[in-house]
Order: sequence, then structure tokens, then C-alpha cells
Amino acid sequence: MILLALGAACVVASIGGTVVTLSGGKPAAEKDTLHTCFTRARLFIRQRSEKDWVYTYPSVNGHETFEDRQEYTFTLPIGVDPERLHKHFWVFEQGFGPHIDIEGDSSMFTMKVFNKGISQFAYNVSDIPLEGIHLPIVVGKSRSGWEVYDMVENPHLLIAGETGSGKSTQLRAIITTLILTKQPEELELYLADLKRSEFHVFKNSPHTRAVVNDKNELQPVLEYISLEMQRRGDLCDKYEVSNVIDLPFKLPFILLAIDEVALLKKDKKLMPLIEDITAIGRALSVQLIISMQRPDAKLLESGLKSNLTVRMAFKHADDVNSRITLNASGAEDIKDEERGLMLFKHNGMKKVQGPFLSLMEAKKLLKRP
Ligand SMILES: Nc1ncnc2c1ncn2[C@@H]1O[C@H](COP(=O)(O)OP(=O)(O)OP(=O)(O)O)[C@@H](O)[C@H]1O
Repeated sequence: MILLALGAACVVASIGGTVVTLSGGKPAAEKDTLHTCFTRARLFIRQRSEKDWVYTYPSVNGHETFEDRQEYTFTLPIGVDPERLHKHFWVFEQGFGPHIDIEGDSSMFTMKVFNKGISQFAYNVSDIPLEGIHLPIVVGKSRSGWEVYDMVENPHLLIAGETGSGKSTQLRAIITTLILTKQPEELELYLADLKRSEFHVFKNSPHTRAVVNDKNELQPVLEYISLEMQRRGDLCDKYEVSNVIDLPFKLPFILLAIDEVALLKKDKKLMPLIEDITAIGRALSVQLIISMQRPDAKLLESGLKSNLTVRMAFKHADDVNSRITLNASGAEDIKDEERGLMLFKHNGMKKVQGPFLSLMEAKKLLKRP
């Protein structure tokens, strides 16, 4: 832990300014960029001692140099909300350039500063590392390699981004991967395509129980899932287990994906049903993916957002929108031509390039003999 006891005349100056005076009035040298970022992001604790203010900064545990990157590991002081770090991701981008990832989730973090960005690449299911993952959600490639996570552990996902930024392509890659790697008796898909553009490609898959295109068609689907959740809850009670995974028999995962959920926002009947899924679906093996062009603060400020723990933010219009999706700025800096590039929020924040899977290629992969 680095403890900086500063004299009364010594100020940690100009948050957001250019010069940070840490101690004795000496400007921080260039190599102190990390420390400057800690200051600008206010990742320190300030406490009054008898004589002075005492500043507790994150401790830097290590710095390693690799061929393609530098890595800095640091621990936040007790009492600093780790969310502050995510919120101030942009501060670190200003300090270290655009090719950074920050990994970690409570107090210990690693910042990786890469020499270059990530290239676009084509989808190939056999490239994706899937071992040991029950319900694999393919994200793409970060600068450290493949990013795939288990939806059983993190059941609900929010995908947001401007038109043409890559949301539908990402959803296509996610659902195609699930269909190609899970048996129909292991996974049921319920797909709501409120933009009427995309999900028809999955309708002949034996995993797919419903593809709906408007609110009226979605209502019975949500009611069915709601009843199924009740039935699963009753089974858990009967067998005295807290998660359907622990039942003596297997139940399929249920995945509901809703493209352009904002079209439902005024619907007083459907939104509570969707919120129920995010609130209690986890223990019942019922998971949700929602996507939207403009993250809608009103829609998300309900119970929904806190349960959508994993976020994929493709290009956003501005930092206000980015903050709605990620609780952090940054997604507005993704360039128009960087299609399929996202800020991925899950145990930290990192840039990830989604795999490119065209509609035609998906049709070919999903074609049944
Ligand atoms: N991962 C990717 N790699 C390379 N190019 C991509 C990728 N994702 C999308 N693109 C390109 O961007 C175009 C738009 O992508 P996509 O339709 O997925 O955007 P969207 O965010 O769903 O847009 P909308 O909200 O208008 O439906 C694609 O046709 C493709 O050319």
C-alpha cells in the first residue's frame, strides 16, 4: 500500500488537469502516468489524521513487459468502489492510449497496454475454446485472445450500439454457436425479433421453440416462460435444492433473446414479465439476452439493469449513452469503421472484436441435412 502523507500545503491538484502534484510540489514524471490516472479517477482515499490529510493510493503490485504489451497490476485501497475504475476507463485511455484492457472485479486489477489494436476476423466455430463451459457465449477476441463466458454463471446480457455497429452480427454468432454446440434437449431458444430482420435464420433449428415478431406474439411466449419458471421453482422446493442444476434429472436451459427491446418499453404487461426473468431466472436456468440501438435509461433504470450484469457496448452515439450501458464513457470513441468492436464489461472492461458471421454463412452452418 502506498501511503502518501501530504503536508497541509501540498495538494493533489487539478483532477482532469495536466499537472498532478503529489508531494513536496514535485510534478509527477512521465513514468508516473499510472499514478496520475489514479489521481484523476479519484481512486484514492483521503482521511484526516491529527495533523495532515492522509492519502491512500492503489498499490502497484507489479509491472511486466511482454512482446506485445505492458502489464500493470494494482490493488485498490479498501473503501474505493471498483465501479469508479470502470467509470473512469477513459482516464486510463487518455493516459495510456486506446489499446488498453483492465481486468479484475473487486480490488485487484491488471491493466494491459497493448502495442496495437485488434483486427477483424471471420467466424469459425472450431476456433472457439468451449471446453468446460456449460452455456458458452462467444464474445470475440480481445488482445489477450478469445473471450467466451458461461451464461450459467452470468445469465443475463445487454447488447447495445448504434445502427450498423455490429449487434445483429454478434447475436447471430452467439446463437449459432449455441445451436452448433448444444443438443436440442439441452437448450430451448425463444427469439423475439421486434425489428423483423434477423431471427428467421434460426427458425428451423430444433432448438428453436418460438420466433416472434411483435408484442402480441411475444406475450404468450413470456407467459409460457413465466409458468415454466413457476414449475421449476416448485420442483426445486419439492427436491429441496436451490438451483435446477441440482435436480436429480436434467432440465433444458431456456434462452430468451429480444432484439430491440426498447420497442416494448411502454408495455406495462410485458416489461414486468421480462424483469421477473432477470430477477429469478438464474436459479431456474432461464437466461435473457436483450439488445437495443440506444440504451434507454428509463427502461434500464428499472430492476432490469442491475441484473443484466454482462454488457457488450458497440459504438455509441455519445458518452451519455455509453454511461447508460456501461456506467462508463468509452463506447462513443469506437469509430464508425470499427464494426464489430465493442467494450465488453464483465469482470473488468476490455475491447473485444466480435467474429464476423454473415447471414449467408450462418444459413450454411445451420442447414440441416
Ligand atoms: N464483427 C464484425 N466484423 C466485421 N464486420 C462487421 C462485424 N459486425 C458487423 N459488421 C459489419 O457491419 C454491418 C452492420 O452490422 P449489423 O447489422 O450487425 O449492425 P447492427 O448494429 O445490428 O445494426 P442495426 O441496429 O441497424 O440492425 C454488417 O453488415 C457488416 O458488414
